[in-house]
Amino acid sequence: MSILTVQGVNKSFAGLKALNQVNLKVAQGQVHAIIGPNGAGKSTLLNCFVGRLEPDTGTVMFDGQSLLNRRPHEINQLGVARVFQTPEIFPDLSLLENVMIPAFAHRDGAFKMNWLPRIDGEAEIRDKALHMLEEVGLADNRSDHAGALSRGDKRRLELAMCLVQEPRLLLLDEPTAGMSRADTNNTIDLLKRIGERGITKIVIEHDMHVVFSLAHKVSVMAQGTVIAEGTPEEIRGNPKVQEAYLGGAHL
Ligand SMILES: Nc1ncnc2c1ncn2[C@@H]1O[C@H](COP(=O)(O)OP(=O)(O)OP(=O)(O)O)[C@@H](O)[C@H]1O
Repeated sequence: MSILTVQGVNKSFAGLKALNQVNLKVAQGQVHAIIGPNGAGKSTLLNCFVGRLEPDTGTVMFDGQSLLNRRPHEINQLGVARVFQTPEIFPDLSLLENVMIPAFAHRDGAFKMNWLPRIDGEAEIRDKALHMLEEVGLADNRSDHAGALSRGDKRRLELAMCLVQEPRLLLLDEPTAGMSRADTNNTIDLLKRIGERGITKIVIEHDMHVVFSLAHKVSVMAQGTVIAEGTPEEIRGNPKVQEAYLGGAHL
């Protein structure tokens, strides 16, 4: 059963067709990778799932509900969370506060920064946030300022900030970009562990080691359209895909 269904999505920017009749079905509980060369339209497509962009035409259905014409926080409330290319954290706050804020927002539908002094008294939210930090391996650093973390740890923190909202669909935009090989492998292990909770994941990724380690299914985009789809093995041997990558250097 598919949890996300995209049909006939088009999006142009001043005459440039960034998305051209995109169709996509993402199966419940699976890791679905979207790959393709620079400028293929991957981030534009993801932006259409989270209310950052509206397609010109087409439909995006999540678990029977349209994601179009909704504000980002409404989509979040429906159970869709996104990890960004550059982690969106609060650098001057502690790790624990960083995770407590989205936990609050999830429970109450909003969070205002002037509520911050009150959050210490919220034992239940504090426990939940601490548990998430434990899951991503950052509990020992709970009192540190988030701005002081390494790039890899910032991404772990952002993952904890997403997971505490109990998403049903997690969108990961290049989750290992700029990481060392060791951090990349730790992130792959972490994402595999998260997979055990049955959360559906869409991963945009350039690193084929990550794609082939995690994905059940791969969609390949080029010039705004999906040119191939299949298991990682099927994609690896697909001549159209090799061609899109100019000789298959990435594969
Ligand atoms: N806000 C925008 N305004 C104008 N053009 C845009 C905008 N966003 C994206 N584009 C263009 O749309 C096309 C698709 O871009 P997009 O960022 O979605 O590609 P991508 O596959 O995510 O690339 P990358 O792998 O480099 O991140 C590109 O030609 C890009 O320049």
